[in-house]
Amino acid sequence: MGRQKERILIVDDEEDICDLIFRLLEKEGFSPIVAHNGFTALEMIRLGMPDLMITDVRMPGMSGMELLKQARSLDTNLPVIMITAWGGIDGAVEAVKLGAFDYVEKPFNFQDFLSKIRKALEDRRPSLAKRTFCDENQNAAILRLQEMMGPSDAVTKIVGEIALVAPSNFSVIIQGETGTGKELVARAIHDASQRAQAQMVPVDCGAIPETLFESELFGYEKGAFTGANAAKPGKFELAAGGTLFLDEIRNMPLGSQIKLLRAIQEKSFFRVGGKKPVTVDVRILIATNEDLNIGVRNGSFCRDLFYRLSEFTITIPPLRGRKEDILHIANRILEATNIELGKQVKGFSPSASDTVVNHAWPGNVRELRSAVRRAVLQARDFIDPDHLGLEDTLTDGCENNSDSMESILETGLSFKELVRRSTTEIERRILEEALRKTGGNKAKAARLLQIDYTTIHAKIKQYRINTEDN
Ligand SMILES: Nc1ncnc2c1ncn2[C@@H]1O[C@H](COP(=O)(O)OP(=O)(O)OP(=O)(O)O)[C@@H](O)[C@H]1O
Repeated sequence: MGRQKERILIVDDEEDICDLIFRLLEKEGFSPIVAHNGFTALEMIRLGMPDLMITDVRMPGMSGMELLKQARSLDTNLPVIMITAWGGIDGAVEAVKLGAFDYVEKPFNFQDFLSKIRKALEDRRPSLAKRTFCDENQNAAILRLQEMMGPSDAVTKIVGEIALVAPSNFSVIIQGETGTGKELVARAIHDASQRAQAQMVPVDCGAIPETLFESELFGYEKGAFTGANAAKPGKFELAAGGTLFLDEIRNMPLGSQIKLLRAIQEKSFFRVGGKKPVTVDVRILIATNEDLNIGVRNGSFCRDLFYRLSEFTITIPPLRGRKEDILHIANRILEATNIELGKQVKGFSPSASDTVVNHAWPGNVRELRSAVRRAVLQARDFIDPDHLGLEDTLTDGCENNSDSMESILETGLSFKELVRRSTTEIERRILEEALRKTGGNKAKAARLLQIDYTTIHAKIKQYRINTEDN
């Protein structure tokens, strides 16, 4: 095992500066993390992520001074280095009085900057020595996830939640639209946990009929039923010491849900045809496209199972709600596809970037991935909007011609999901049109559509439609 990398939090609203310091620190063998505002930084400190913080004094919202005060009250041992504008010595003196370890002036002298960082970390070292191998693993897994999912505050929040919950044995519900990366998040929780050395076993709950549920999950003994020529362990046993990832749990038949609940509660089960109970230590992660509360309310999801599973919930917002991540992910997919296809596509033209950022991505990253891969295949130097082939997908048209149907199928969504998405899209457009007709007056729009005010208000919020008062 090599030297443990110190985690250095860079806080600055200017992305270029963050980028510059990030690259410098990475090159010097540190493990940098970034927050673009004080609130996100405090969240990371609350989770015990950084060993040192570097923050600009001047930032919109929470100033560097305010951040310093609050950070020191959360972690009195956290060394803080302030970045001040050239000649901003008064602020620097005040910062040191407030407990900052030191300050650097812009423009940086990098050697001086690095030696201050190293000195500050010396102070912190005794607490670093206590860190376990597991912390190293955890750090690597969650940083990898942030790099994959993007720089938005929503992703930073998810990463913080993973850091918090991964070391525990809590069951976690991972909720998000199809293609948002729920399996990726589950994988990061597993990799960042003490169970990382054992397996994470995925189970597609919707794909197992109720009659096969027990044998798939709990295994069977030889002769348990016709065709059981040899004993076979189930998914629970395969995940022993590790994690069982139950994907699309909403599609699990009710009868199977009850059997699952019993196994979780009793921490043991019988193989089909088995006489002895099998006890295994398994952590359970769940993915769902829909709020499980809805299933509980309409009786299609077992209430007790829901209570047992919902120890912690992570919600992944859809791509269209975190536009900062879209180009980041698109560029990563572009680079990977370049390597796969032996091409050298340089990037997205300005109009293609606009198209990518403004598309609604109903199939989320899965759809983005298909579009970018298709575009890289066709492009020479830069990707143009035509290469993406997005004109006819669900955002821009639900016309019933064969071309648009072809691109709808390329979203990779199931039939059920496609129908739901199309209905949702039509609903959104009707609302937009009604609001346009009534000059944005929600009460009038509600009357026009013959729905009540609470419903229209909720739908406007759900679809994030811009009206003057929201
Ligand atoms: N940030 C990302 N960068 C690159 N590829 C990604 C990213 N997130 C997800 N993907 C890819 O998108 C596809 C969907 O991801 P994943 O299966 O994790 O989503 P999901 O939310 O579990 O979807 P579903 O609800 O349909 O099961 C996978 O092929 C995955 O590799």
